[in-house]
Amino acid sequence: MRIAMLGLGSMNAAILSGLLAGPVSREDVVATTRSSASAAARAEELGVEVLAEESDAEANRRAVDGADVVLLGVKPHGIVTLAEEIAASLAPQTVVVSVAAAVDVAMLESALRDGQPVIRSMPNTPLSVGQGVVGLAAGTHAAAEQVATVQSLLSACGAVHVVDEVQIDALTGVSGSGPAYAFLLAEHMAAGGVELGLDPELAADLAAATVRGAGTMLVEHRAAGTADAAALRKAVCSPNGTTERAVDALEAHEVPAAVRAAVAASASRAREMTTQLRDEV
Ligand SMILES: NC(=O)c1ccc[n+]([C@@H]2O[C@H](COP(=O)([O-])OP(=O)(O)OC[C@H]3O[C@@H](n4cnc5c(N)ncnc54)[C@H](O)[C@@H]3O)[C@@H](O)[C@H]2O)c1
Ligand code: PRO
Repeated sequence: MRIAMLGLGSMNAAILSGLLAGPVSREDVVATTRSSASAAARAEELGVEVLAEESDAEANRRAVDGADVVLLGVKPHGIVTLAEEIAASLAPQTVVVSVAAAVDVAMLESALRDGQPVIRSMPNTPLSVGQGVVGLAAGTHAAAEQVATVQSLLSACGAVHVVDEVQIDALTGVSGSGPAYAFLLAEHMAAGGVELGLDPELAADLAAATVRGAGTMLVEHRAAGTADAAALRKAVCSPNGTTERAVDALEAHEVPAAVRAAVAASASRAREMTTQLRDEV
């Protein structure tokens, strides 16, 4: 399968790292970036061909030539222009997958030729280590087998959920933006340890391994149907022990409500961005 990745920034590079550790060969990928410097750096880092728009105005059109799947990975404001730029160079059966927040299927389809298969996705950066999450929403012209092909491709580096497009903003609030919440938690667990006298490196190691271990444990128990997040949390809390006091402190500082507010704020910002992007089109 030939894959073109247009815009090889944080997100597309994370996906590509995950794919290259799995079933995808370097020879089957061509990517693009804006600047020649970032193209050279990404080519060196990932070992794939990377074309730079700065030095080759045809870079994106050349990259999609012969591609089975094209991943659009530029910022939301650049997606429609990029889709319009490559529209005439796409084969009719090439599946165009956008990873952008807020850019809806209607905007993508109207920028491409009539009938072009489109999938709107919402990935997250842990795809880079094979533990990501992706939401996929099929466009009007994406056949079930094309959605299944993209689902199977991305399943090599994470859990892929096919959802209705109306759910994508909520999914963004949970799993698209979610790694940032987990990293923030790890940052402040470590900082709390340092305030109590731990060496900073040790505190960061303890926090990172704890977040990873808790995440792995939660995924495994849910898969086995043996426990959910609340049950695992309660199992750490000995009656009148240390964790109970810690969780009381989290509740006193309204951390549960703050986390829900963060999920809602991400989804709400996605809706706001969609409105702004529609006004621009
Ligand atoms: N970062 C995340 O965690 C994350 C998660 C989910 C979705 N996304 C989505 O991914 C998209 C990219 O975000 P990012 O964080 O990777 O941004 P980024 O700035 O790291 O990457 C954008 C890339 O696009 C390239 N680019 C810009 N214009 C180009 C053009 N015309 N042709 C070729 N390349 C071009 C830039 O050189 C850069 O490499 C956004 O739409 C965002 O909504 C990001
Ligand atoms: N990062 C992108 C943003 O912050 C989309 C979800 C994760 O907009």
